[in-house]
Amino acid sequence: MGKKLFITRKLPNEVIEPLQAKYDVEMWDKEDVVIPRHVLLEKVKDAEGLMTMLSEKVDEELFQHAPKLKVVANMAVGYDNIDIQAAERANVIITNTPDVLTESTADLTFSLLLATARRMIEAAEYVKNNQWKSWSPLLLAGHDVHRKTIGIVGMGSIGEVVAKRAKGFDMHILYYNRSRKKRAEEELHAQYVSFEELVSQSDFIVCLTPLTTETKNLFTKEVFQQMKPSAIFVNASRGPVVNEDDLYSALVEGEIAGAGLDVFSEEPISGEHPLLQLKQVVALPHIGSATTETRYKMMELCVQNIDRVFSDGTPLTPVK
Ligand SMILES: NC(=O)c1ccc[n+]([C@@H]2O[C@H](COP(=O)([O-])OP(=O)(O)OC[C@H]3O[C@@H](n4cnc5c(N)ncnc54)[C@H](O)[C@@H]3O)[C@@H](O)[C@H]2O)c1
Ligand SMILES: O=C(O)[C@H](O)CO
Repeated sequence: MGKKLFITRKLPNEVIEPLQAKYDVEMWDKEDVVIPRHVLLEKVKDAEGLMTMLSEKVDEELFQHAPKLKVVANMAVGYDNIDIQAAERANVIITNTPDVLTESTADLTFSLLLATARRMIEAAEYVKNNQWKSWSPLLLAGHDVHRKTIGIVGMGSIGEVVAKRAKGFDMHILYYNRSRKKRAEEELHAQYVSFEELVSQSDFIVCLTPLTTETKNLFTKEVFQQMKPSAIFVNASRGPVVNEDDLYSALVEGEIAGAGLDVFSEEPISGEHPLLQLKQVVALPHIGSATTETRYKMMELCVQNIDRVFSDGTPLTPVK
């Protein structure tokens, strides 16, 4: 019997075939249902490799249930669902899926900015609901994007590509990051500013940081109050970087003009959530990287990472 691998979501056959040829592979059999925790803890008991989605919590408890585990390949670039210190203690290698999803996620992030600014979802529903009576001067008028100021919080791989998209719209680019990004400054004329300057000067504030103890609750009431009343906030990082109650108040009080959200504190967010009742909110179901091409690349990278850990111990994209 080969090494046992467990995959926490049903994946297409052609993706797992290379693993099946070498390992004893078992998969949770649902595509759109998260594996119950107790089932996961049972399944990892004799697993040496695990492929997870961002919906699975990989923590001390899981490692204690998985004494043979050598590698966890997370199908996401973000790994806030994984306790990295606990993995180190358990001597388990963690891998993620950087780079392969950068362009697709940047495309979606910039589309979300455009959709929110130009009220595209509201306008499409207006037509479908048979509300359109005539062309009129200010019908569904939104905000211009071209030549406005975009402020990118978290100028990493995706942030830089969003900045590239913004340059095509002749936008003035501000950024705030843990460190200066010389390339973005030279090639895109992005200007490094403090977080406070960024939020107060930008027309569009786009968050693309990882979720960490530092970025949790980064956007609070005080921060929204510093923004322009015409500002649009876009979040494509992780829900908990924002205090959603504060965001709701800022939108209702008119402290900011709109929000484009691909991620939420609780996913899936309930359709009854107050934020979703606001017409100035465009909400998407965490689809930043969701193109068929990119999702296949992410799955294939996970497969390669697991295989390389067992063949020569050199995963392509280990979390450092
Ligand atoms: N919506 C989606 O579907 C989707 C898709 C991909 C990634 N993401 C999220 O986007 C994040 C970024 O992805 P990436 O590939 O660009 O990662 P990355 O590591 O290349 O970039 C993250 C950037 O954030 C900066 N940063 C970290 N902590 C910071 C802080 N406290 N203040 C300011 N800057 C800080 C880092 O210096 C880095 O430049 C992921 O961690 C993930 O949470 C979401
Ligand atoms: O972190 C990630 O990769 C996304 O949230 C899913 O692609």
